[in-house]
Amino acid sequence: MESFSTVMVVVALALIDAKGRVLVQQRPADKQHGGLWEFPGGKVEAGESCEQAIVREIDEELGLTVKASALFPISFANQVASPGGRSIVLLLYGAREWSGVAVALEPGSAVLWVDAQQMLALPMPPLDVPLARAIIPLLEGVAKAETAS
Ligand SMILES: Nc1nc2c([nH]c(=O)n2[C@@H]2O[C@H](COP(=O)(O)OP(=O)(O)OP(=O)(O)O)[C@@H](O)[C@H]2O)c(=O)[nH]1
Repeated sequence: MESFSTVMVVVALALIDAKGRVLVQQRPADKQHGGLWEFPGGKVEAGESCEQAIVREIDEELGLTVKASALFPISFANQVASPGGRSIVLLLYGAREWSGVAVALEPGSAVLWVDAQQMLALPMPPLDVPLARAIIPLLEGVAKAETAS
């Protein structure tokens, strides 16, 4: 008998710019985790790969074009389901190359470019918090290289 996973896979993207800043997106007030800042992304739909889901979500939410070949894995975080509920695994990818200028296309959402310290000061949904810590070395590495050049 065929069985299906009860894990919901959610993908998110850390867009890292040449100054060592990352793009974060504020969730609309009327949604779950409303007003909190997260890495843009969303649920992987049936028939999609994780990379395809990111490319689609970044286009839909921010109007940016990112190539699947520019994506690299950073970390993941998961939430174990309550009895009868659905577990979530949030996979964080990174990208340093994209085209376009990010605009918050979803009504009620907003976007912000932040450095590591500014990112840590923002309220985030639970799974995004450990992922934010995981990208600090990436942001600081770029910022140091920028200062040295
Ligand atoms: N980024 C993030 N998402 C989380 C966390 N916990 C959690 O349940 N989620 C859920 O993971 C899903 C992320 O997918 P999404 O971004 O496409 O969801 P959405 O609510 O914006 O859109 P939807 O209208 O398609 O449901 C949401 O249902 C979100 O509430 C978390 O800690 N971080």
